[in-house]
Amino acid sequence: MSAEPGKAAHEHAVLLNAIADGANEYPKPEHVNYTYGTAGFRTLATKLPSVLFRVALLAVLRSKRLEGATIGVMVTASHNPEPDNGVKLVDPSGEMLDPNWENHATALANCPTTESLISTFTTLVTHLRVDLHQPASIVYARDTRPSGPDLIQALEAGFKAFGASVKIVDVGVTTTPILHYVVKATNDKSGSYGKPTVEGYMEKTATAFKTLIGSKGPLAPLYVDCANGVGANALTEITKHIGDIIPIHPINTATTTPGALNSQCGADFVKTKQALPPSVQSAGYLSKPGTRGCSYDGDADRIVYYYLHETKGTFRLLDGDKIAVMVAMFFGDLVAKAKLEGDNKLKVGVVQTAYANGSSTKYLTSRNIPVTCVSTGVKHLHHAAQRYDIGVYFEANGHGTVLFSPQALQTLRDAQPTSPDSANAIKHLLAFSDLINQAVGDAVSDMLLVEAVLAHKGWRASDWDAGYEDLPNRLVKVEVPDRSIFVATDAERKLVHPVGLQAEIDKAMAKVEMGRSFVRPSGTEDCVRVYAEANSQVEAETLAKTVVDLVEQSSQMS
Ligand SMILES: CC(=O)N[C@H]1[C@@H](OP(=O)(O)O)O[C@H](CO)[C@@H](O)[C@@H]1O
Ligand SMILES: [Mg+2]
Repeated sequence: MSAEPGKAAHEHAVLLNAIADGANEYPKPEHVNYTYGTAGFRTLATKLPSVLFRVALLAVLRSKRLEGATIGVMVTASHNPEPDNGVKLVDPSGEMLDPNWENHATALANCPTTESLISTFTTLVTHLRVDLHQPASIVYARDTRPSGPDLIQALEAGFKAFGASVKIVDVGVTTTPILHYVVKATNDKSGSYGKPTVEGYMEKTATAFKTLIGSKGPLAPLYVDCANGVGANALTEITKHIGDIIPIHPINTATTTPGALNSQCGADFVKTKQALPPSVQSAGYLSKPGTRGCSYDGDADRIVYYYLHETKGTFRLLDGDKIAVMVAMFFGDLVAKAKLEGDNKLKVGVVQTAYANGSSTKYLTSRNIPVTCVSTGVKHLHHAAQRYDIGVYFEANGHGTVLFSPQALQTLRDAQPTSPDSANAIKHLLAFSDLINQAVGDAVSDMLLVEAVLAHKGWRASDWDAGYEDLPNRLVKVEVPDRSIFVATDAERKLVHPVGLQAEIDKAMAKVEMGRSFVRPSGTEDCVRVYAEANSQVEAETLAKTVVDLVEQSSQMS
């Protein structure tokens, strides 16, 4: 309690008045219900100003609750169409917002009036035991969407209500993973993670990449589809540092052309359509055998690679599963070369979701690389990966990274190499830990990770691809009246509701060679997703169709 209760009460009243004034400028639209989901809030940008104002309030509360630790706010809608936008909070470690706070975000966003907002805010302050006298610190950024500047204004209005007790830093237009990096670096008081700026990120990433490539450069040219999004800016910056060792050709960099963002390009387009973006196809960028390309998504936290088959000319996708497998095998070898013995031995493991192609899981487990399967959503993968010394996690769609545990880093720093080979392996492991974004999946850093691994192995894309052949598969969206009746368990691989449906799916799977199928409600869209894979494309399609029919029937009966 303040020594001067009268003064404290006055300050509190001033704050609530300021919040009320701000809130009146950004009223909540009627008949809209917001949910802070896997990707934060995400919807049509026109529906978001009130949400941004309120997210600012929550970011400040979280920072004050954590005694002034810096919280991040990212304004983006990733691979969604341009008229959409979104916002998510970043915790001090650079990870996604603590799931316990997601409900508080939802509660604030849905208050219908200024009065109810003030009342919910006050309740949260008490319930979460926030000392409003604590300082707060926030860093924020946005992607290239045209709706970004207005939404940032609404966010800043929320910060302003708190006056000078909130320190804010506008990182500007940048990628989601760079913002996560800045948050993590700002909170790392030892300064060892890197400088908390975009330039600090570029320097750290480029230095590590140069160490890893050494005399192996210059590498073969790489074509990078930036989805006409903010990844184009980051790519331009990093190219200034490393362009002499890897000739980078940016494609789809029209960040200011209306409607271009994520349209007919980007990682989501490529993964969903299993085809090249038309712009890459028609320009013939990949026609020279051995040429590889990659696509970022709209906020550059996802990446997929591809190339054209060297004799057939057909499209070959190297998705998140392919990246995870190559990287995990590579780190397994590097750890063996480091010759760390006894308690210092480092364990490499992989975390996947049920959407990982069955062939990738089989490939890893048959080579004694442990694989954990978790529910969809980066937060689940990230936490599971933290349980390994070196935890590789990727969603099939290309979102992922490699985490080095603090103990693993300490072991590597303290290691006494027994030979020049082991010294080199240790040096490289440490350089990889600097290259790879330790907070979140990052298209730019993952791209350089892939490039460094290919360079070390002396591989072309086709060598990488040769490890295993994906099982043919099909992913279908099913629109149902109420997706909440579908309840999944066992890392979302089985349904417990509607009762009896799983038994029917099991029967359908048993009829198909290598058949595997599962159903789960989407966490980001109003639909149910059906995944099926089998020994042939025809059987995968048939299995998917059967399961879609089962889902629709049980939906009608409920
Ligand atoms: C099958 C699929 O790709 N699902 C995506 C999608 O989640 P859903 O809950 O399936 O809508 O969006 C998530 C957030 O971007 C991403 O983490 C996840 O991988
Ligand atoms: Mg994204």
